[in-house]
Amino acid sequence: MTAQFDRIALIGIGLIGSSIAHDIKRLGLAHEVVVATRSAETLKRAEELQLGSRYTTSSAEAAENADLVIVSVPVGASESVAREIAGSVKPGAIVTDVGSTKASVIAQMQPHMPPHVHFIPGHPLAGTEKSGPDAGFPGLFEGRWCIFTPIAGTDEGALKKLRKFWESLGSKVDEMDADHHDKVLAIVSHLPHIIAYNIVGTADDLETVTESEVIKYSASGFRDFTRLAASDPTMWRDVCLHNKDAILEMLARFSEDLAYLQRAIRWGEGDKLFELFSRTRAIRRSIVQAGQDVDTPDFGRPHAQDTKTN
Ligand SMILES: NC(=O)c1ccc[n+]([C@@H]2O[C@H](COP(=O)([O-])OP(=O)(O)OC[C@H]3O[C@@H](n4cnc5c(N)ncnc54)[C@H](O)[C@@H]3O)[C@@H](O)[C@H]2O)c1
Ligand SMILES: O=C(O)C(=O)C[C@]1(C(=O)O)C=C[C@@H](O)C=C1
Repeated sequence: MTAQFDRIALIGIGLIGSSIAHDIKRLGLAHEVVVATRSAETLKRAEELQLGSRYTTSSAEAAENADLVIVSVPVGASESVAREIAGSVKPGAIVTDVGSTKASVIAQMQPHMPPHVHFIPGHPLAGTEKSGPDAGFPGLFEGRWCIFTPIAGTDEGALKKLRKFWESLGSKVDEMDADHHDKVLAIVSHLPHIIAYNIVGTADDLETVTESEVIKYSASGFRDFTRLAASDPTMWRDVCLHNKDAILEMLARFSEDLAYLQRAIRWGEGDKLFELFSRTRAIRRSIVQAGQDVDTPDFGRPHAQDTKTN
């Protein structure tokens, strides 16, 4: 593949930043990759892993002369990064991010973007429970969605270039409004993580009652939750704080539906339980049949395919 950009700046080199770095290198998408991160220790590790061609702890320095700047930091750090790069990003450059929430990232970054810079918010729907530069791997984005939430008036040429970049990484690109993105992701990604953190926390509290039985007898259903609940605390704290309204709306709806389930169990309403469980089983089947990559949590291999249909 030929280089699409002369210089790419990767700001933040954890799971997502380093996975992008692996793919840029593997596919030869840039002549030069400048890696920036806050901590000198992480930067040193990125250099040992040869994730870029130049390394700096200054986001401003990394953004200088870059044609594409990819910000891959916890969403709560978006404003400080935007502020840092505002003075050095060159005219015509594309600045994008990978944050799990979009309206808040736009509110944090957009005001700092100089008018000649193309700011295109993005979100690859791919990841694992791991974090840091060692967690990244080539091919993470293969077959996964990458959602852009462009601001009105965004330059079509810049959008096309960024789309081509993500498609080179194997992603399918879609566009939507940031508020809509935040609502959809609240139910399909944020709530599952919050529920996992909660159930594992509850089980941990119970452990004082049951001694070591929670760990000893942890069945695979519970183990699936522990994978999600092992996700990075900083990242998920920020997601909760920066998608507050949509998450609270979905949690309210979730609690209502849980109360319905609770009532059906209490009153022995087996038909209601059977109806719900059949409906949800069909959803899983339709995801698998649509050929979408359905991960089976397997404590390490992020792309195990589930082909079981019953
Ligand atoms: N983990 C996932 O599954 C996943 C998937 C899609 C999107 N995301 C989003 O991607 C972003 C990065 O997540 P990750 O999983 O790679 O996290 P990570 O913890 O693995 O990496 C975060 C990186 O950001 C750096 N950083 C933090 N604050 C910084 C600052 N102020 N300036 C410069 N660097 C800074 C850290 O040193 C680290 O290198 C987050 O916004 C997250 O919401 C994560
Ligand atoms: O597979 C996982 O472990 C993930 O948590 C990835 C996941 C998700 O919920 O699907 C997590 C957050 C993102 O913003 C995008 C992807």
